[in-house]
Amino acid sequence: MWRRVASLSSTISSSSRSLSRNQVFFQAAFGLSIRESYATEISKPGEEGVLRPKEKAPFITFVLGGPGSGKGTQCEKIVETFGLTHLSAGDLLRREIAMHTQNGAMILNLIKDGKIVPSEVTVKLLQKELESSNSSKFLIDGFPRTEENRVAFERIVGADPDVVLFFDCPEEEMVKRVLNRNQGRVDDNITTMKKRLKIFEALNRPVIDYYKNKGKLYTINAIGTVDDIFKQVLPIFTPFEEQLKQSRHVNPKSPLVENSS
Ligand SMILES: Nc1ncnc2c1ncn2[C@@H]1O[C@H](COP(=O)(O)OP(=O)(O)OP(=O)(O)O)[C@@H](O)[C@H]1O
Ligand SMILES: O=c1ccn([C@@H]2O[C@H](COP(=O)(O)O)[C@@H](O)[C@H]2O)c(=O)[nH]1
Ligand SMILES: [Mg+2]
Repeated sequence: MWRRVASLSSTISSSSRSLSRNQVFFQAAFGLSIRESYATEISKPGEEGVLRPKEKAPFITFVLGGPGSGKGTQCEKIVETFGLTHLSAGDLLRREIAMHTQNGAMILNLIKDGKIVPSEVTVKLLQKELESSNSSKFLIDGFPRTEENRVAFERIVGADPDVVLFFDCPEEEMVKRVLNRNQGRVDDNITTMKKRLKIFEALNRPVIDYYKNKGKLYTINAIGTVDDIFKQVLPIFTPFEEQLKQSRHVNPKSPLVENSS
């Protein structure tokens, strides 16, 4: 049984002293950048301080592809089938705009112009969602957009993806889909779309190449019906099925933690 550890600082190596308190909890519970370290089990009286291997790291999938390639559409199907928790970086940023937060106006201007929001802002939003979720398996949609995003996620969250999906779609099809989307997005117009496509080619391609070289990239032909495309996605997750079934509530902040075994 997991309980919030009274004093984690002694169980975490001195190299992690500069981490935030939340990050220390996140790392200890999810086993992220300190995957091989240990957490303290203090649930049984008399056994305080006894070390045991930590909980498993969360299962992370990055979902990449150009604007309108069908990332969000396929994520919905993956969620239905495998129960992963969907975190769309774009949606998190749009929520900041809708909530008129401190960064809202700046984010709106960048999105209108098809530009990339500073890594620190996006990664902090993702980190907050990861930390407060009861899930241990995530689909991170539309992120990382740039090499800088990728490095910032590694540095701040301390995690690597298990799987990277790339929805490969020809530009003219992406333009057609975006212009027909009709969801009232400020960036769904031809002027912004041209900028987004340029930025995708210049900044996202290196990220795709990075994961290709690491052997983590699964390229999907994103032309065809939604169901045809999902037929290519399904077998990618099959080898991870057992791992995905074993999802547990591992967030130390969750009220469910006391009841988990
Ligand atoms: N296979 C498909 N065939 C035709 N239209 C599709 C297909 N998949 C998705 N669409 C439609 O294309 C539009 C864009 O899809 P979606 O929002 O999933 O793309 P996205 O990659 O998430 O885009 P963005 O990066 O702009 O958020 C939507 O209106 C969606 O319904
Ligand atoms: O990591 C991210 C994700 C998104 N953005 C900005 O938001 C828009 C829309 O993103 P979608 O994934 O297409 O919903 C994108 O063009 C960027 O301006 C970002 O900066 N960083
Ligand atoms: Mg989307």
